[in-house]
Amino acid sequence: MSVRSGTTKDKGTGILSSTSKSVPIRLPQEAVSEESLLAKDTITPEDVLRLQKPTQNYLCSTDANIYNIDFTRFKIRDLETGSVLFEIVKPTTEEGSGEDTESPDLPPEASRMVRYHFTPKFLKLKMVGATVEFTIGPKPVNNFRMIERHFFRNKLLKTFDFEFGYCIPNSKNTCEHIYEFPRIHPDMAAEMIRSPFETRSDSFYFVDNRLVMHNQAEYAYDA
Ligand SMILES: CCCCCCCCCCCCCC(=O)O
Repeated sequence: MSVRSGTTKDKGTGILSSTSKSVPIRLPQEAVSEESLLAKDTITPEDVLRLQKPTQNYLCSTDANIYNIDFTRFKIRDLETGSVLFEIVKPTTEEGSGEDTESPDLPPEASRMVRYHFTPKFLKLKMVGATVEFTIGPKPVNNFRMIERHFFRNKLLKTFDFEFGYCIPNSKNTCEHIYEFPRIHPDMAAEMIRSPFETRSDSFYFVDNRLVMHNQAEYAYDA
């Protein structure tokens, strides 16, 4: 099982936590194919910003996460009402089998894809906060950044770019990312509601401008 990502710095405890808004993005002009990126040794933020559609494959292997970044909690709330729309917490070792809590029956790939069921009203929201908690291993993590791209079919709805910055070795980190929704035309919203899981996102995680994790998500507005 995996949950998804983010930073305020409390230097006394080594625990990081914060609220961050996506930074404005200038998209590079020239398109790039997923296939050409798969042939590269190192994938950068500029590379993924040139993709014109959601990915079919993961652009890095799970082994690329050499920092042992592990998402342990993820919550989405509507910032207007405060209501929680989704929440998942990774069980601790004590709550689990007593062994490693990753299921032995599931390949590591299984934790890289999530399917969300939201209500149709989700598409009318203006801003949601996504609180993410993650731990990292013994290596310091510099310039940690997530670029997340949301598409309906092959149309880009919005790109979000969140900077986590530096994370202390062996730290637990918490951050709420603020997602400002794009304007979605009512006709398109209706089509999205009629088309479960054709709205998709790619979450690309970078350390020092190198791709270290890639997760995908699909959305249905049928709850
Ligand atoms: C329809 C466009 C909406 C864009 C904002 C969506 C906010 C959803 C935040 C959740 C993203 C989770 C991604 C993931 O689990 O990999």
